[in-house]
Amino acid sequence: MSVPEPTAGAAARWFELVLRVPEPRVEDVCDALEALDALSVSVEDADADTPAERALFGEPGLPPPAAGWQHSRVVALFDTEAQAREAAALLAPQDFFAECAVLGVRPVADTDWVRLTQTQFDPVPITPAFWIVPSWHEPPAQARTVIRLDPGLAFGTGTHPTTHMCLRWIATHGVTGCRVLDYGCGSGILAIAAAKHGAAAVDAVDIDPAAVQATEANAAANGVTLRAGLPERAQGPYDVVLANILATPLKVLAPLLSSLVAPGGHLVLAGILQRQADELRDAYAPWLALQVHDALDGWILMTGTRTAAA
Ligand SMILES: C[S@@+](CC[C@H](N)C(=O)[O-])C[C@H]1O[C@@H](n2cnc3c(N)ncnc32)[C@H](O)[C@@H]1O
Repeated sequence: MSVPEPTAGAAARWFELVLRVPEPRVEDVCDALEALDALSVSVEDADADTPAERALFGEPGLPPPAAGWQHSRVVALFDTEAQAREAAALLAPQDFFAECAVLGVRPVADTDWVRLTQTQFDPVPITPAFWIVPSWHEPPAQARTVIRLDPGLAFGTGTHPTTHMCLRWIATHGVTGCRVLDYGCGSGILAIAAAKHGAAAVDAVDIDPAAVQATEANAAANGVTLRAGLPERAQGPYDVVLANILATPLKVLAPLLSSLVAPGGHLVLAGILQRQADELRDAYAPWLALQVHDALDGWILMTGTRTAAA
């Protein structure tokens, strides 16, 4: 089996071995590449952007309909061209490689990943006066309230429509003097926004300990005080409960989230697609009447006020 030559002239830092692998063989091939000292192995849809492409996405919160693509493009990164070609030569005679193909070995130029990442995150305006600004940018002149936040492991930079609508609600509805809970805090962006908009006390909880850590670090970087922890840390009643998760967990959490809202307090839910509005309304009906308050890019924000009797 012949392997095409690398592109001439590129300043190579690593070399990629690119393979086409049918679905039942992906695991064997990936294991073999790792045993052959590949620095990394990635698996992509080999039929992407062709008529044979098939979506693997399920409903939010549910598993995908199939475990893998019909054919995968497996890309293994090696330190040297010799290692990449040797791996191709060793794989070729293996039984499990019979229906696979070597698509090529090609050089990979070094990239300034930090710079590349930074160019993808610009300041995000939530209202004309409220901005989310990465640390490598100066805040715009018109910004009166600013959250400094860099992309990290935890979700929530302000660019996603669900986060954006929650931030817009905080800025326009107001939370001055309120006791606020951010349930599923991720980066802590909503909790920090609430603190910056005058909340009297803010709790932020998440099932992911990395999110709790990120929230604490981001709160400190923004000079705000909040209490972050795992979900059991949430102790109602709160004047405002914000939860940007997804429709399925939001439905499961309906009794808990509703019980955390003080009489007369507000529940603000995001992570809901437009077509899921009725399911959410039904799930929360025993405690409060949810309404669609905002919509952005196919996502909606639903809010409800807890009555004294509920
Ligand atoms: C979409 S992110 C939202 C992050 C941030 N609040 C925002 O608005 O950008 C959802 C977060 O909820 C957390 N989460 C998911 N299910 C949860 C649950 N049952 N209880 C608490 N947190 C949960 C996830 O770990 C994740 O950090």
